[in-house]
Amino acid sequence: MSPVKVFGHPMLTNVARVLLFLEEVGAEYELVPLDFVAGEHKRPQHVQLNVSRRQFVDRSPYQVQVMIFDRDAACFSSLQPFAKMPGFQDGDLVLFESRAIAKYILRKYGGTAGLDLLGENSGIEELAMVDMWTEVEAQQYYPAISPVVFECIIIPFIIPGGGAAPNRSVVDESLERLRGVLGIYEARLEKSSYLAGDSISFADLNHIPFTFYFMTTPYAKVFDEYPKVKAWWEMLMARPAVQRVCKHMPTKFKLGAQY
Ligand SMILES: N[C@@H](CCC(=O)N[C@@H](CS)C(=O)NCC(=O)O)C(=O)O
Repeated sequence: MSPVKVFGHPMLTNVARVLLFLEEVGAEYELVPLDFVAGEHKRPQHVQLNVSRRQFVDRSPYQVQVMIFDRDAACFSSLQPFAKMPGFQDGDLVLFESRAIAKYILRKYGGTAGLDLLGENSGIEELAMVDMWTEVEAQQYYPAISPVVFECIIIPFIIPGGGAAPNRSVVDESLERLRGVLGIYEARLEKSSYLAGDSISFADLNHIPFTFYFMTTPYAKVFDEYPKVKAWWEMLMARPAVQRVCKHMPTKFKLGAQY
């Protein structure tokens, strides 16, 4: 059986999320690296087209996408119609959206690996807790933490020459929002070892990619204000699968005078 394929660069947060769950379950996979700075994920030779541009244009819900791709002279693909990474392929099955891919991986291989990170083998109450904290990560935590990571790391990394200095008001607003979320996490982690209960779950591990990069910024010390959260983060980082994935995520950025 050929291994599943992940398309994208392993330093990217959403690619790292997929790799993390593949590593957690010990599945065999092939990483097809794409140079995102060069825009490889948008070039026709790196995507597997099986719909023509005409067919795609005729599918009205995608009109807006078509306009975007036309403007960028980019190519839409059957792998990732939004031209984002990761793309994922398991035989004839093609998936996109990293959280959905991660769930597929856990459902396909979690049993063999003896891991029930989605809580699906527990009662519906445990399952609901995993679902709820998974939503909290996507709807509260990610919007709070990601502007700092974008301003300090991602934008300077992608823009040749480092782009402009981070937007101070965006960073400050984001830190304020993050503190609000971390306060809620602190209270939760006073009652249980992990977010959804006393076992690690999908919800906890989804925090890895963005938090990993946040911890390379000068604002990492915000976490010191929340001892339970800090201890939880250290427990997550100690996992071998996490370390294997984070090894491909750089930690040395040119964070200098602009701070
Ligand atoms: N919600 C999507 C987001 C995908 C996404 O934005 N990927 C980023 C990399 S982490 C990307 O491809 N950026 C390059 C671009 O937008 O051109 C997911 O979770 O897979």
